[in-house]
Amino acid sequence: MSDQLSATRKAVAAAQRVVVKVGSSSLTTTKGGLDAARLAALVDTVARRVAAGGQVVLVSSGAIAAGIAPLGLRRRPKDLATQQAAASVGQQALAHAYAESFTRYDLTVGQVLLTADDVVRRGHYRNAQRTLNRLLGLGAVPVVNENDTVATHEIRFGDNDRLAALVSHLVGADALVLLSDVDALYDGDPRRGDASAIREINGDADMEGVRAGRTGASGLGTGGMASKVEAARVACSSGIPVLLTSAALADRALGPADVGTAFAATGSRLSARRFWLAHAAGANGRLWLDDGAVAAVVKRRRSLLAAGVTAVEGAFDGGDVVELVNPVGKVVARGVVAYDATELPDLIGRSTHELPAEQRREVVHADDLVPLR
Ligand SMILES: Nc1ncnc2c1ncn2[C@@H]1O[C@H](COP(=O)(O)OP(=O)(O)O)[C@@H](O)[C@H]1O
Ligand SMILES: N[C@@H](CCC(=O)OP(=O)(O)O)C(=O)O
Repeated sequence: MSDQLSATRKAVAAAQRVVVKVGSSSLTTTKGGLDAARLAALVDTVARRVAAGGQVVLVSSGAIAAGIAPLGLRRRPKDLATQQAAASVGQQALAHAYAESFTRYDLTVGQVLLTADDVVRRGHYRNAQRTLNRLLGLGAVPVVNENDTVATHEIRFGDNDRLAALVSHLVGADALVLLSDVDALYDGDPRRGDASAIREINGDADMEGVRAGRTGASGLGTGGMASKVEAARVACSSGIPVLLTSAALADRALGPADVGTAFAATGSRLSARRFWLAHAAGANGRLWLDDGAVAAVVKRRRSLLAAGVTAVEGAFDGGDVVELVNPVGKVVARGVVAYDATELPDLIGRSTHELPAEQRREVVHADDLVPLR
């Protein structure tokens, strides 16, 4: 390994467990079918890393794009029902293509389709974590995608870059590699004229002046470069370095890691629970806190009790994620609420000893709560 490489690149090259995310535009044609040659090339690269002793979780987009041609559609559908129909057809084509291609290396793949709920709710999250760890332990290659056929607008991750960042944390990955149709992050969209590639991002300051667009060239993917940068930020903030490059350069990305843009880890690993809470897909409601409760929750890391809640917003169930806001409406924490929204109005503002025995539990337990900066 060259001494010229940054510490981030060395960490990516040396990573034992890697999450590799590949976008629709790298696996499908603009006519909307799977591109067998490019899929096989990616599988070759992943199999090499596995043969060298690494573990790879593949987060693969392409279900919707791969369903376009078989269903006789002309372009990527915009409405949810047709997207879901396309994903249903395309996902099975995708899974079949991966399974066949990995067979060339005697590798078995396990399909894991996740909804946002699967990573936000504690029980589901542990379940997904257990499955992925067991697959890896058994020497299989997990192939992950969003469960598009059942994900509604409200509960979608929306883009697989974010899903890949979440999965990286879920499996305790040592690195995340994002493969797209562009070889690096540029200071502006390279399709729109002169732009310079950025080799290293060592924190938010290095992103100043960088314009990352929300659309891709192919019309097949979603989120554009902006969603990759956000995903990189999420992974880096919890200690996972990220390499972003094109699928065509996958071999070097998963080899010496001397291509693309390297994003350095900026934070340290949060506990799984706290990570998911901090980055949960969306809160279902808000609890307004008085100053005393804000201090207890944010500074002293205590549980939130009913006495410190002044108002309740939203229609949530016990077990949902809610935002905790201070008296001027700033979100100061996120947590998993222990009560349904309909139960809370009778409890708030009351001291624990005034409440019936079955309602004396905390509104948000300290273990289920993350203060936000
Ligand atoms: N600052 C930028 N640097 C690099 N690419 C950019 C930038 N801004 C926008 N893009 C565009 O983002 C596209 C990649 O996004 P997308 O098509 O969603 O990828 P994928 O399907 O791989 O997820 C590139 O083709 C590029 O045209
Ligand atoms: N789950 C969707 C992927 C959506 C998505 O993020 O696509 P991309 O921007 O190509 O990574 C699918 O498989 O079509």
